[in-house]
Amino acid sequence: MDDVLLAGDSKRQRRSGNFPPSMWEEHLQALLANSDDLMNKENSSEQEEEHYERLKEEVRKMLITNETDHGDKSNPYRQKLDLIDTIQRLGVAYHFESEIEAILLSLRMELEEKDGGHEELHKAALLFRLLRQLGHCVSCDMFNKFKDQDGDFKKSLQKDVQGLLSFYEAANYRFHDEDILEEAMNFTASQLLSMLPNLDNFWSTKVKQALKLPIQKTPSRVGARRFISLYQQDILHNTILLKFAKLNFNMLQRLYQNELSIIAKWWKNLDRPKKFPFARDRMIENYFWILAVYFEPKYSLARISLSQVINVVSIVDDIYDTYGFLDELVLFTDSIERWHISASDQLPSYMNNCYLEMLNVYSKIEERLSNQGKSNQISYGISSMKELVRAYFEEAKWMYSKDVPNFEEYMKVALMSSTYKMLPINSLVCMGEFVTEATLDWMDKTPLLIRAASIICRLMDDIADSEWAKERGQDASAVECYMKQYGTSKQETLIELRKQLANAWKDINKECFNPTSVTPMFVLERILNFVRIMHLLYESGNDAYTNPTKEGKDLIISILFDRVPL
Ligand SMILES: CC(C)=CCC/C(C)=C/COP(=O)(O)OP(=O)(O)O
Repeated sequence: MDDVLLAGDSKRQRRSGNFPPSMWEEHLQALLANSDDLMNKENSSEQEEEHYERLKEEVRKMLITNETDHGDKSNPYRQKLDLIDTIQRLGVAYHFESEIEAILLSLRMELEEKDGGHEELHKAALLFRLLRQLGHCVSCDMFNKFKDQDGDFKKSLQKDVQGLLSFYEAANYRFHDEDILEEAMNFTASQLLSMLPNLDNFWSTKVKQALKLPIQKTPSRVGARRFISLYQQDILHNTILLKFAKLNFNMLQRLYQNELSIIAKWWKNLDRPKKFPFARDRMIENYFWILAVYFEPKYSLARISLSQVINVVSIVDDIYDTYGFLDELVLFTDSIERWHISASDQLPSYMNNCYLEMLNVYSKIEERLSNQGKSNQISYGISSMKELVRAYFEEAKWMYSKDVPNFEEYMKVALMSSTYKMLPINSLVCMGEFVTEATLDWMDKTPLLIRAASIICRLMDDIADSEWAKERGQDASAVECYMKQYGTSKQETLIELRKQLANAWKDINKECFNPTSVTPMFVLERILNFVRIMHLLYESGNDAYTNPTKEGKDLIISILFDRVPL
């Protein structure tokens, strides 16, 4: 159908997002040019493969025997904890999950026998964090012994940079009402900051990185890339472990480039410049986003499918937020509700193109799922897409009516439109064989974990976008709605919203605790990963998705394109 006829008024103007262009033209061309080469070439030679496998088995041996040359030899218990931490931070723990789990459980039993935990802060905090990371029950009472009679943290801790840093990382895993960890957060952060001028280069880099981005908030590949460089500077580093981590990083990078070349071909055929020139071109950023959700090789197909989903969602978002007229959006929403090729007839051509792409992406996923006997799961993905566009449509109505709803009314819709229910559900759908319907049912009911993730996504996005979205004609955002309802200044509003963000993180920590058969750790972790990438890209207060920066580009290059020097 013709746009102008539908509009009924040839003069009406479409809004423009004035989005910055893609920063990746060169990389995209190279991926397309090399795609056959990338696909046909083996990842590595047989010899390299053998070397890699040998190193992996040596690392496994280090884990399961008592003898390692990793860290402090006089203290085997601490040595083992440090080894597990290092393996995790180098991004290779996914090879040794069962070994790590078994060791941590035995260390936990030891901790319980010790009644009150360890004397050394680093050891106590590290064990606490490693256990919480895996969802195991461990109480923060073990830190009471680090307080003096006045209830303050002991003076002696003030010189212990390693202990303070470990305590700081552990405190990032705190739940609501864990007062000692709340105090620890402030205490450790301020002590570490004040120590910075007196630390050597190695420790000062370690501390600065942690204060900027604690482990709990770091996506795996970003953490691994940074830690590989840092670990190399550690005079106590284990050469086998370091070599294995570097090879592993580069091997995964090659896999990611293969995946990217498949997505790049799809994206090129989709022909955004002609069919959707109004939409943001963020193919590489979207892949990076999804890579943060799952980096493991076994989720390769899931990564490709979900990257296609997020690219389509991004175009749909731009249709609702900027390009579409309200009467067109009524039709678009209706067609998506009907979810059938016959429902495309009523749409203007640009919407029709988008609609067909959407159906196409989902039918490809369904085809793949049916090979795994999981085709039923596609209905969860589709119904979450419908829920998302219902929310987009509500927001479009607010925009056209210039309505600023009250904060609660706004948040009800904006949590859905954040995409942080839709994308996590789709991330599981795309995982196919690994996920059960019971898990999808659980997520469909919007549990607290999804709510908290959506709060973080929505508030961070709105804080970053508040001025800029206004220029696009969007008045309703969490900041504006809160100010209007409570009569607060912008500064007071931001303080309040940041409190809500901190609370949502505590909900995330609590909900990732105690996994069950319906909500196993690998599922909970996906949602945590969605939150981590949001935090990484939006923490600076800039919407790094809509307005990409050089810093963001360099980060992506370091993960996806630059090999780690061996
Ligand atoms: C498609 C992606 C990357 C989804 C993740 C959510 C997100 C932060 C989108 C940014 O777009 P936006 O600022 O335009 O979002 P909104 O329109 O919801 O405010």
